[in-house]
Amino acid sequence: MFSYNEVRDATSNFSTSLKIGQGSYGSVYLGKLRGKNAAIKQMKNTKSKEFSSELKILCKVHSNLIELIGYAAGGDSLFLVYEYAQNGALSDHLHWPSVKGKKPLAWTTRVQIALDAAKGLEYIHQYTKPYYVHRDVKTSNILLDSNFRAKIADFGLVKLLEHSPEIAAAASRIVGTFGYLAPEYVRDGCVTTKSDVYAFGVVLMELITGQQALSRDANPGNNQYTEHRSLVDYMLAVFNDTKDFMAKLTECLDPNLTRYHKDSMLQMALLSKDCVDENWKRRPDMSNAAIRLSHILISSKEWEKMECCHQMS
Ligand SMILES: Nc1ncnc2c1ncn2[C@@H]1O[C@H](COP(=O)(O)OP(=O)(O)OP(=O)(O)O)[C@@H](O)[C@H]1O
Repeated sequence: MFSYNEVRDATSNFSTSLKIGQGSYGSVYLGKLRGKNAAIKQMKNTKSKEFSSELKILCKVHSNLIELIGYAAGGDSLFLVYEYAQNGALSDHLHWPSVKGKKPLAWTTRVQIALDAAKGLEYIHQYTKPYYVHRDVKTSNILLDSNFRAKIADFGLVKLLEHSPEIAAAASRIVGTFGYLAPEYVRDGCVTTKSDVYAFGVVLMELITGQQALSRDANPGNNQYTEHRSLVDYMLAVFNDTKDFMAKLTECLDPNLTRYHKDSMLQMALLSKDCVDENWKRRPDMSNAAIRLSHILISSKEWEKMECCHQMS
């Protein structure tokens, strides 16, 4: 537990120069608390329910979950103090990296990030009791540390499953982010760990294409934006093109990805497709996704080694 004064001093009275992010619940600041860098999330007028769900899950410590160091209260705000992820949100590295001052992520780094995120989700889905569903898996909630290892963050919407990961709980309201919402969740409010698997599939698609879950295409005719385009719909059209699948898939790769391992990219694309299956029962669970990604990582690393040798010879 920190005092309000400690948090205020650490952020130079919530100075905009120390602001590192803005979420729907409030601002995030970088501050030094008791000698360590920390990310301090200010939550104004927060409902205690959201605060306590975040606390419950973050008491669980896992190397692929962002760690909650403490909290403070004061003024009209609550403050959650997290371990600081030096390289920030994955979304900033994937979407317009040059605008955000980031270097594009290499292929093997992307696979490692996917595996880390899968292991974080596997932990909350299968190894905690009770089980949890994150409900807001997206690239801005996957944070990268100084070594580009990924950690799942933002447990404000987490839902507890009383019985088992695959027995659905009913949501009292639809929460989460458009572009990542599983169809059965939107249709029936049915929450299972497989709704996180669907969102994770969208994250994989973003890692492959560099595109956002929902993007807006400019209409050249009148310079206005057209309707939102869903990355899932776009990728499913590519997968359904049985005649020219590989060429179509290559066309939609992130243009910043100048070198990649063809086979592991294909495997990751196929995993993303399985994760967004319309029928939630057919989607893999996160353990299965993590195993598939471990194999993909091994072959990517082998490819990377060979590439290195080629360049040196
Ligand atoms: N522990 C952290 N270390 C480094 N940066 C962080 C940390 N936590 C949050 N951030 C930064 O602050 C931004 C806002 O985070 P926050 O969790 O408040 O909102 P969000 O997930 O982006 O959006 P929303 O609240 O709408 O879901 C993140 O995208 C990230 O750039």
